[in-house]
Amino acid sequence: MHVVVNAAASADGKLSSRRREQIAISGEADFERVDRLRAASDAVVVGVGTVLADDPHLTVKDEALRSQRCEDGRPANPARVVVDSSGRTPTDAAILDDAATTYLCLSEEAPVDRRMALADHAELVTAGDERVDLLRAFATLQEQGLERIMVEGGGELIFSLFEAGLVDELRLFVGSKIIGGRDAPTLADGEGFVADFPTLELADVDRIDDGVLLTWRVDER
Ligand SMILES: NC(=O)C1=CN([C@@H]2O[C@H](COP(=O)(O)OP(=O)(O)OC[C@H]3O[C@@H](n4cnc5c(N)ncnc54)[C@H](O)[C@@H]3O)[C@@H](O)[C@H]2O)C=CC1
Ligand SMILES: Nc1nc(O)c(N)c(N[C@@H]2O[C@H](COP(=O)(O)O)[C@@H](O)[C@H]2O)n1
Repeated sequence: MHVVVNAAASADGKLSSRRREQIAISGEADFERVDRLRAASDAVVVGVGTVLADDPHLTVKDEALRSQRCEDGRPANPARVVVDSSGRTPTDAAILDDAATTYLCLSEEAPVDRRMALADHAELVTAGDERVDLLRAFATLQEQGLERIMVEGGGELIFSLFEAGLVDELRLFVGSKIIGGRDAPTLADGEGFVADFPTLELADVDRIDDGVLLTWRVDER
C-alpha cells in the first residue's frame, strides 16, 4: 500500500477558516492536479469532520480521466473512505451516492441504529474500540485491493495517520491566502507530537497558480 496525503494550506498554514467552512485555497491548475491524483488512486480517504464540514463528493471531475479509468478496467471513480468512529456520516451525504463504492471505517462505539442506517449506503469496516484503529482499518482496505491511497484530510485524521506511521508521501499546496485564527484547522492537528517528530525529505518544489506545491517523502521511523 502507498499512502499519499494531499492538502491545500493557506500561506499561514490553515486548511480552512475558524468556522471550519471549505475554502478554495487551490487555484484552477492545482484543482486539476488534485483531480489527476484522484484518478490515479484506488481510494480517497477523509475524516468524518471533513464530511460534516464540506459534504465532499470526492469523485474525479474530468470525464476524460474517468473514461481512461474505465478503459483500464477500473471503476470510473476511486472508492471513497470515511474514518468515522461513531457513524456520524449523514445518510444523505454526497459521499454516499452511487458514483463510487464508499467504505465507512467505524469503531465498536458506532451504535447499532447508525450501522443499520448506513449499511444500505456503504461497506462498513469496524476497527478499534473508541476511535478507528487506522492500522487495522487500512489493512482491511488493502485486503479489498485498495493499494494506492490518497488522503485529503482533515487535520485530525492526518495527524493520526502520521502518528500511526501510515503516511508515505505528503503533497502540500501552499496557496496565496491568509486565513488566520488560532482555532482554524491546520495540516496536522490532533494531540500534536512532543518527541519523535516525523521527518520529511523534500522531493519536489513546483510553482502552480499563485502558490507552491511541496512534495515530501516521509522518512521511516
Ligand atoms: N484545505 C484542504 O486541503 C482540506 C481542508 N479540510 C478542512 O478540514 C476541516 C475538517 O478537519 P477536522 O475537523 O480535523 O476533521 P477530520 O476530517 O480530520 O475528521 C476527524 C474525525 O475523524 C474521526 N476519527 C475516527 N478515528 C480517528 C482517528 N484514529 N484519528 C483521527 N480522527 C478519527 C473523529 O470523529 C474525528 O473527529 C474542515 O474545515 C475542512 O474544510 C479538509 C480536507 C482538506
Ligand atoms: N486540494 C484542495 N484544495 C482546496 O483548496 C480545498 N479546499 C480542498 N478541499 C478538499 O476537497 C474536498 C471537496 O471535494 P469535492 O469537490 O466535493 O469532490 C473537500 O472536502 C476537501 O477534502 N482540496
